[in-house]
Amino acid sequence: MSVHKHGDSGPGCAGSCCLKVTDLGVNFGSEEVLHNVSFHLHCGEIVALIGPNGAGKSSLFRTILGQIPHTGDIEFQRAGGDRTRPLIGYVPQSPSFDRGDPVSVLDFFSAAISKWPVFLPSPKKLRERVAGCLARVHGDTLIDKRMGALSGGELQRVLLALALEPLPHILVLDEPLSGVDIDGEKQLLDMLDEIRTKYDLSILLSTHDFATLDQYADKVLLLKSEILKVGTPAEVLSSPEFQAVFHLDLGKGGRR
Ligand SMILES: Nc1ncnc2c1ncn2[C@@H]1O[C@H](COP(=O)(O)OP(=O)(O)OP(=O)(O)O)[C@@H](O)[C@H]1O
Repeated sequence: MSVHKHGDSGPGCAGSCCLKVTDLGVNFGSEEVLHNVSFHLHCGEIVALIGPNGAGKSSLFRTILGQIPHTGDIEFQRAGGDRTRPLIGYVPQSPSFDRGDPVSVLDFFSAAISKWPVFLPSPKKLRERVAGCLARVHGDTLIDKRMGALSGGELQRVLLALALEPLPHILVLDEPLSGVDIDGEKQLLDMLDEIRTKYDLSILLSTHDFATLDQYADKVLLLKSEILKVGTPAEVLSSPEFQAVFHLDLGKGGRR
């Protein structure tokens, strides 16, 4: 697929850089978790980050979010050369909710986007605002569902709607496909494609699901403390670096 898509409603950037990471390094105590990490994320692009457990994917996201001290540079560039920090929407690795939890999607959302106490009925305007946010992800019907009763795909949709309020410049999703069934996965991937096109935002996500990369990712970064390979899904998945990291014996032809 690998097409650079720009929508009508975003500022447009003529392909200029949105996020530029250069020579990034992160240590936790004496453990060097990331080193020499450099890559670019352009407007309207979906970049997938892959790597084994403990490769540093979540740490890289949290560093970009400004939560972890680092060496090297993280630069942002917005339309017109604006270098102020952009809004970053973040969908964390799926939190779990107690199946019996009485908190509804409306309660959860209201508490996150306003100071309205969860134990009071939401006023009409707040309900309308939440409904509008859920509509962005075609999740209008979820508003009165209990958080604990959502399927994996529905929960991801609610978290995605939350990350899109207010509309960010960059959307970061940590393993959005984990815990989502095949139908939910297809819906979520279609939605991400729709969102990046409609709102012209850049998407950076991590995944362990390699089979679907080709359907949505413009670029794939293979990470194991450092970036081992960058390219299209096909380039990365057929690379010796990928095979070595995931201990694949793919024979002479390099095919699975
Ligand atoms: N707050 C922290 N303090 C100390 N070490 C940490 C901290 N967060 C992560 N680490 C360590 O950093 C390394 C990278 O972890 P990270 O969660 O970034 O990997 P990951 O690629 O996201 O893994 P997974 O695919 O399993 O989610 C691991 O060795 C982990 O134990």
